[in-house]
Formats: sequence, structure tokens, C-alpha cells
Amino acid sequence: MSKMKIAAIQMPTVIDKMENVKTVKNYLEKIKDEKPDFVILPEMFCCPYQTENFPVYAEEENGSVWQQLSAYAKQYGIYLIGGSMPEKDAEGNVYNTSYIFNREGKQIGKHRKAHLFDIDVKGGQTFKESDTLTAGDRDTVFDTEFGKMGVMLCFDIRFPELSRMMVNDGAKVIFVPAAFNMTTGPAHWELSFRTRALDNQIYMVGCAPARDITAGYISWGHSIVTNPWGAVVDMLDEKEGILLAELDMGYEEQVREELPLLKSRRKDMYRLEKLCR
Ligand SMILES: NC(=O)CC(=O)C(=O)O
Repeated sequence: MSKMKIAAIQMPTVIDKMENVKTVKNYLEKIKDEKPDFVILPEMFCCPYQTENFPVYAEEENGSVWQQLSAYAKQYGIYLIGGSMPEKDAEGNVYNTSYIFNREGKQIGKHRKAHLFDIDVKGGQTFKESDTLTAGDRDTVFDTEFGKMGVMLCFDIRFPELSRMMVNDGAKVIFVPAAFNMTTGPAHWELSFRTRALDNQIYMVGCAPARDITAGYISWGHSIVTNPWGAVVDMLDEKEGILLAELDMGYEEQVREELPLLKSRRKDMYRLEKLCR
């Protein structure tokens, strides 16, 4: 199958965890006639994005939010990239985790954010995920009838090594639940999605929370799809809404043939010890 339909739900995040889960259901109901193959939610879609909230909202895998997402994937017959939520493990570590469900509601992937968002921009955004979160340690690629797909979380996009690992593992599209802010958003959001799409000749799909100017962390919004040529297919503004797009895997192959960047890599020259120091 060459063409797949995606929907990115740019929803608001409110304090009541399960209210956010209901919002997902309302959106799925609204878009069901569009018959999307993949639906993606924003980073921390059910937990206001603040470090002190992560341990409080955290659930173990199979918890109440997980159960609902699994049920929605099955009910609507979609692949659901469940944005992200705080996950706690048996040792009490908390991760920023994206669960991925197939059309039967079975979990087929799980990504724990590997690069924690610790920044301190003078006169701009300060944030320290590592105050309450533990980092994941692997890339995430899963199988579908359209080929392999990848998921990474927000700050992960800034590290080209991770997307390249996923493409080497066969990812045809990279889904990115994310929440840039009013400092990094205008500067780097579109640029990051276009760059990763261009250097990997791949579709990138970003889904952000809708902007709430009263929130402790203000989301940039602008959910986006970029294509293997590095162009923007579509992008929302900051308001609540849905981005629907068709991704053509045939076009991806065509770009990779016409401009053979992946094939022309000097693998004989690149050295792990030079890339990782
Ligand atoms: N939530 C984030 O990880 C934000 C981010 O990556 C950014 O650059 O902003």
C-alpha cells in the first residue's frame, strides 16, 4: 500500500487527566468519516507539561489511560500514536513515554524519550525534565502494512543520530509527539521538521498541544507534516484543531531515487568513534 492517511490532533491539555482522554475520544468521533490510518496525539496530552506534574500523573503501563487508548485504537480501527504521558516503572522511575497501538488495540511499540529537555535560555525558556524524569535508551520502530514507522519525542528531534538510526532500521515515516514553546518554537520548530525530513528523505509528522497562554508552559502549537523533499505539506497555527494529510510512500521512493542521498553515504569513511565523542 502506497498511500496512508494521518491525522494529528492538536488538542488542549487540562488539569483533569481523564478529561483529556475524553477529548481524544471526541476528536476520534469527529474524524472517523475521514478514515485515518494513523492518529497522533501531542506530547504529554493528558498531563500539563510541568516537571512537578510528571510523578503525580504517572501510571504504569496498562494503567487507566493506556486502557482507554488501546480501546480507542480498536474501536476506530486505527494505529494510535498515543502522544506521550508520564510512565512509572516498578522501581519508581518516571519516563516521558509514547505508547503505540495497532488497529486491534494491541501495543506494538513504546518510546521513552531518550533526550531529556533540559534547557536554560537567558530571557527565554527554562525547563529541566531531568528533575523528575529518567531518559529512555533506545530508538523505536514498529511494523505496519505500510512498512516500518518510527516514533520519537520532541527534544529527540534535535539529535540527528537518532532519526538516522531509525531510518537505518527501516522507518518510512517518523511521528513526533512534541511541545516546543514560545522561545524554541518560532526559532526551530519548522526548521527541525524540514531538516530531519530532508536529511533522511522521509515524512515527518509533528503533533503539539494547542496553545494556552495561561499555562505554566506555553506550547507553540503548529502541528506539522514535512515531506522527503524537505517541504512543509501542511501546518496548523496555534489553535486547537486537526491536521489531516495523505503521505505517499511512492513519492518517498521517488525522491530517494532522484536524489540518492541515502545511497551515496560514505559508510566506509564515517567512524563511530568520531561520531560519538
Ligand atoms: N518538550 C520539548 O522537548 C521541547 C523541545 O524539544 C524544544 O526544543 O522546545
